[in-house]
Amino acid sequence: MISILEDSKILWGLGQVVNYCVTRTTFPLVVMMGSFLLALLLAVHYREMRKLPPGPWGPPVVGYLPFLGVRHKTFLELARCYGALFSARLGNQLTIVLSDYKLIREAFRREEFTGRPSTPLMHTLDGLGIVNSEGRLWKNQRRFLHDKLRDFGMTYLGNGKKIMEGRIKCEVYELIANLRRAEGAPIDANSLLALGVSNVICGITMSVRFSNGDARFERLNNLIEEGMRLFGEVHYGEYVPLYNYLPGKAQAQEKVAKNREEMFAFYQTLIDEHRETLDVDNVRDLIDVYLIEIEKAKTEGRAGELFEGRDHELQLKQILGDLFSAGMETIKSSLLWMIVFMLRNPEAKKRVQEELDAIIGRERLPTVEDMPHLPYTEATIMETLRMSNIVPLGTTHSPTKDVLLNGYNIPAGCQVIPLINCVHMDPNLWDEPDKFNPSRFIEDSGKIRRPEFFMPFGVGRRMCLGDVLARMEMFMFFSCIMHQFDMQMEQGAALPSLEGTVGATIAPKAFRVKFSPRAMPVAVPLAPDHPHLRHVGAH
Ligand code: HEM
Repeated sequence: MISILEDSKILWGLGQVVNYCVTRTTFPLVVMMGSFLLALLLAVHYREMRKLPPGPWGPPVVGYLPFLGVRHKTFLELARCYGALFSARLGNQLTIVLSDYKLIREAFRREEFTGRPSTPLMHTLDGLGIVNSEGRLWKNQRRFLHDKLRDFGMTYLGNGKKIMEGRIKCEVYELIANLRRAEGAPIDANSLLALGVSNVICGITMSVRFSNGDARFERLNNLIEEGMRLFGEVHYGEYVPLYNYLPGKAQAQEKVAKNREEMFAFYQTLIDEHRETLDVDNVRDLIDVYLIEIEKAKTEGRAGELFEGRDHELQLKQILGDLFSAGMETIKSSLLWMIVFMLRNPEAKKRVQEELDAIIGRERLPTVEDMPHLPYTEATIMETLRMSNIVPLGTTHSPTKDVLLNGYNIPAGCQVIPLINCVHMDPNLWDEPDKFNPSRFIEDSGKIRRPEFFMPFGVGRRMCLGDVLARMEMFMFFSCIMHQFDMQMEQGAALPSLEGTVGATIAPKAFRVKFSPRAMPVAVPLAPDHPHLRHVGAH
């Protein structure tokens, strides 16, 4: 009886409040809420009409953008809630996220998924190069680069791999010598690794080799690092173009373009030098290959068709920029993660070193030929790639026409993102995915196991173009460091965090480590000189 009485009092009170609200001060609020509900209803209707995958909704105009936070982490939570295929409107961009490996494979093997989204950033890059181009330009350039880079040794077949191994070896020797110079004192290995890895890609593409401490190299690296930070700053502008007109953001856009100009000026000097010294019977690098192709097209009267009519030298410069940024940051970050995981997992570190000592011995350094005989070392590299997920969202794709996937409509022009970190940490695919366990990649027979849900290089038609080089390079750098040095933290220092810094890749936060020489160090010759390499900077 008492409770009924109290309930009726409460109801009466609530009625008064609602009455007051609707009729007086909060009327605008009610109108706003009404409009929001209406927009939500329209949005649900729109989604059903277009048969889009399910997903969260946000307010009109901005959509789910204000709740995005760290993209790969938020997408992971949304995938757990909405399933393997979900959609979200981020500003003016419809985004579709795939987190099931079979769906990712099914989508990315299809021609229609080879497009790239049209965003302000893509416009800054003019759709040139290889990473951001699409259509015929991308298709022809991908085939061309694939063949030419194979000629420079990016292959496991035949003698080609010897050429590449020679280049990598030269940088590994230099790194070992530089690490020895530190005499076991704690150092941040970031810049030494950046130097070695950059020299490999710069050697192949433009016959340039930088020396330690070279100001030009530091400037180039700063430009890349700043570029990544600036992309982060104007990131929202990808979804809400008006954002780029806010105070400070327009300047950031301008700085992106200015930095690109400075990088291009550096490439232009090299292109001019190459043109002056070009010898068609003695091809030195990728710049030579392109210059010969351009000349050939001119002589055959098809200069206008080459690169789909785009400016020849701009295309070459964007290719150099793409390969430098795609081939440098990724490998450097992966090597840093390998060091982090070794410091955090001393048992695994010991097993790698035991395997190296047993198979290689202490009198020589590992080579690419040794790779199949060092399964635990290779598995450790693979386990690092799985757990560090340096490119957790791959590169965004965009369907070139409306496509049906899993019964849903994926409209032309939307953004399609593969959630690689979700696949790599899925407990239904991996036993205890949070545990660092290289053995999961080794079969009972002792051979390497490569499950189809292991996809650090992406899959399908736009899969990484440098995976062969990346695997060779990571193996050579990692196995030689592990063979020659023991790594420890400074006394009392905390282990490096597994929480990385999110940029174009996810890189470990800065840390210092001691590289103590192991017993019987192998003498490393001074970097063997490649006849065409042009040394930049002082030793
Ligand atoms: C650990 C090292 C590396 C990782 C984890 C990695 C990963 C990836 C991923 C996930 C993609 C996107 C695939 C997609 O769009 O679906 C990609 C694309 C690409 N990568 Fe790598 N990559 C690495 C090293 C390299 C190296 C060394 C090169 C240089 C030769 C390179 C060149 C490229 C290029 C050119 C593309 C664009 C391909 C296209 O759009 O058709 N990558 N990479």
